[in-house]
Amino acid sequence: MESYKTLEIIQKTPDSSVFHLILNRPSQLNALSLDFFVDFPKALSSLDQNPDVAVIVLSGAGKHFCSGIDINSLSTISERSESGDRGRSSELLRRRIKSMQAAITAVEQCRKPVIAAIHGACIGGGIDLITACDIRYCSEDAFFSIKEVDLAIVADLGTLQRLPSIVGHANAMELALTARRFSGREAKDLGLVSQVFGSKSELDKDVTTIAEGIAAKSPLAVTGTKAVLLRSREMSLEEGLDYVATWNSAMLISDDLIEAVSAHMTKRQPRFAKL
Ligand SMILES: CC/C=C\C=C\CC(=O)SCCNC(=O)CCNC(=O)[C@H](O)C(C)(C)COP(=O)(O)OP(=O)(O)OC[C@H]1O[C@@H](n2cnc3c(N)ncnc32)[C@H](O)[C@@H]1OP(=O)(O)O
Repeated sequence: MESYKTLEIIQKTPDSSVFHLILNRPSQLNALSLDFFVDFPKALSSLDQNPDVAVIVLSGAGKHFCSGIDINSLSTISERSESGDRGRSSELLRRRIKSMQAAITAVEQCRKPVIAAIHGACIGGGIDLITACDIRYCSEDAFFSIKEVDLAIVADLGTLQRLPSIVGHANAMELALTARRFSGREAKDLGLVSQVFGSKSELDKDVTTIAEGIAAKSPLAVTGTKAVLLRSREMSLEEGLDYVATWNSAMLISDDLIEAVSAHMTKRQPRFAKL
């Protein structure tokens, strides 16, 4: 397994196809540094390509899930181009922002489901990260803030684009304009997280169990469901139905279908080949 400056990857048991991708700068509260934006897409791509991996659980080491962008990196991000020309400096900054956006979008480009397990703070860039994830759970101590306006920034790594379809336009607008803190309970009421667990250890244990459950299902059906749901966001109902008809005309008739039906008929657990 490759090693990363800002991340750790753990497979808790050798036969498990659930891999834990952990934000691992606990002394900086997992603030997102420039290294993170290099490490993260690389790690996701390697997990995506690894047939032993079926589901990825994203969590944070230490006291908090993520304290947002590393404030110390903001000066480097906004450094002017060598020439000092305003146009070239703006173009360089645009390229940097696009590359950071691509690092977050890597979650969606990963075929395998990515589940966020959030404890403590999830702020600014942390929300960019979790809104790109496929499922979100948190512990009772979790709190959230779309903090960018307080730093005189328009959130630019995906929150403003992804959050409205998760919590609705009005809630996204209120949270992003006020930058107010909200609790895990409120996140659940808003639909930002699917469930709140009593403690970080319960969160880790129960999310692993949920991930194992998904990992035991047909990998073709699981990755197909993720791909179709993500594409359907951008499509009309008619286009979405047309897309899934084409998808299933290519994918429906598989060994997985035969195995799932046979397991059901013989009342046993199905076993699927890796993807
Ligand atoms: C192109 C731009 C792209 C992306 C932009 C994204 C924008 C954002 O992400 S906006 C959000 C930025 N983040 C914040 O404003 C959060 C700031 N931190 C806090 O509010 C608190 O630290 C906390 C997360 C609520 C946790 O509080 P607590 O548990 O009391 O810890 P602290 O004592 O406050 O912090 C310990 C230690 O960590 C340092 N630190 C915290 N957050 C960051 C950060 N985001 N970047 C760098 N360092 C951070 C903090 O300064 C402390 O350091 P010491 O050296 O120990 O003083």
